[in-house]
Amino acid sequence: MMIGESWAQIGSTIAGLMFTLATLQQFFPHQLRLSLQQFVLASLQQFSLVQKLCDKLVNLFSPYIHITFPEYSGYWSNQAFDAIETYVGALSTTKASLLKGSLVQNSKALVLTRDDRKVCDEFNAVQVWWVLEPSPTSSSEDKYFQLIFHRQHRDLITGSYLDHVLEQGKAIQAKNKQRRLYTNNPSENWSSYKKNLWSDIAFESPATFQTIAMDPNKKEEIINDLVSFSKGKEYYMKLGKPWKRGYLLYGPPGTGKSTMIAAMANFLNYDIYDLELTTVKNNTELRKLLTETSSKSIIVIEDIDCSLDVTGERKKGGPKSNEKETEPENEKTSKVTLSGILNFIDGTWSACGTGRIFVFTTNHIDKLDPALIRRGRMDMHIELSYCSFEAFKILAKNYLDVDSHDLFEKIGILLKETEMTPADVAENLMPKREKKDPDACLNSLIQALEDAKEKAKLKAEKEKNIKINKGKNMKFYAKRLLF
Ligand SMILES: Nc1ncnc2c1ncn2[C@@H]1O[C@H](COP(=O)(O)OP(=O)(O)OP(=O)(O)O)[C@@H](O)[C@H]1O
Ligand SMILES: [Mg+2]
Repeated sequence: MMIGESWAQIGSTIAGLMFTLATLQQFFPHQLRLSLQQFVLASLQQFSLVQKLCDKLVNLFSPYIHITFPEYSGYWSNQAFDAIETYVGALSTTKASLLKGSLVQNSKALVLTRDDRKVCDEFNAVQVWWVLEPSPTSSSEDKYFQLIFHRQHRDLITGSYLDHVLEQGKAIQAKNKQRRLYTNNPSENWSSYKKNLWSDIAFESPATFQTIAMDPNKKEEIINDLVSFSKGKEYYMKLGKPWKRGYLLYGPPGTGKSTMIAAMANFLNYDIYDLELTTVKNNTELRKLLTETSSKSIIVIEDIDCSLDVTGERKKGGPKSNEKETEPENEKTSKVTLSGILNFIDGTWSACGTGRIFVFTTNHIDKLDPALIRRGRMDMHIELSYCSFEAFKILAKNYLDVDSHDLFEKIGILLKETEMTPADVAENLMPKREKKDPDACLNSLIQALEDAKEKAKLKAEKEKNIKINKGKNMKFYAKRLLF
């Protein structure tokens, strides 16, 4: 039996005694009643003194250690308490008979947790107990968690076990949290007392890696890279490198670059910061925006080649000295420079948060400055290209629920001869009626592919004729010059 329970029993015995005394008082004269009251009060005072003394003695000789985690530390909520509450709540909910459900702010679904006051946990074959108690010092409904374990496991529990609890608790919180999509506000709207550099909304894209149509080996490579990055905190620390990674997504419009970013966020449970560079006035603002992003998030700059002039060679003189040189003439446009962006990704300030992923997208990789996309800044270059047969099969499964079909062979041949983006293939596969008709959709795709092939053939012929005519003209003028 726990020590707390023993005291509860003694307390209820005293309460019973007081009730009996109160009943007896009715049958005794006033004088005797007063002495009885004094006697009870004195007993209670002595009882609390004895209780305190006993507590001290028990703690001195008890083989158990108690650690308390209050709900509030001063005015602030104690994040350790929150993580513990989540961790304890999630301990074998499948076996528990007492559960509670909650749908809290920023949570994406109903969360079921254990509702037991006392929960037993095991770590490396060592048993510990978590007890949730109302706070004795507060009149409100504040609570605290008490962790009870045997003295001999002190190092294990105060070290690895508590780290494990906090890490797991935070991971569960992140998983249950509704992801947010942030976009930067123009600096005119920033106010000094409120941190409103970013506006955010719930991020609800259903994109996942399962639904992305691309080469399966390439997809697996990206997933493995993301997994090893997200679990690589210690590894990066060992290397002395900031824990961050850059991905460059490039390819023609409609090949899935934005879809891939959404899938990454869903896969890692990270928030997205969609940075609109054209509204950032200068490098200082860019740095401020960076410092206001949270750790474990994805910072995206879409169409980086269109956002600012990052296509030219870097000017000599290092990042700071070239800021003025690349300033656009028009005062109203962004003065963010290439060096500002380079510092944003891997300058000193980029290490102020951890677990960040930078993603740039472009339709024209050849236009970008090599310094911007070198490994270490953009660690992985991912090409998203026209629809291959493998990618088509994923789309057919997603849109029509078919794994194979007689028309697949013909489509495979046409896809090799034609350049069609996954966006266009998807549009053709989309059922036009409520009831799915795979035959009609696949035939419509074949028609679209044949049309595209014909168009491409005509275009190639036209270009060939232009070339021939140019050549003829050159010869004609050359002859005239000679004679
Ligand atoms: N690889 C893909 N897998 C699955 N769906 C795709 C893929 N590519 C495109 N789509 C579909 O096409 C639509 C447009 O794709 P997306 O916005 O990701 O293209 P993008 O490469 O970002 O284009 P842009 O360069 O114009 O920004 C998506 O909503 C999605 O439905
Ligand atoms: Mg896009």
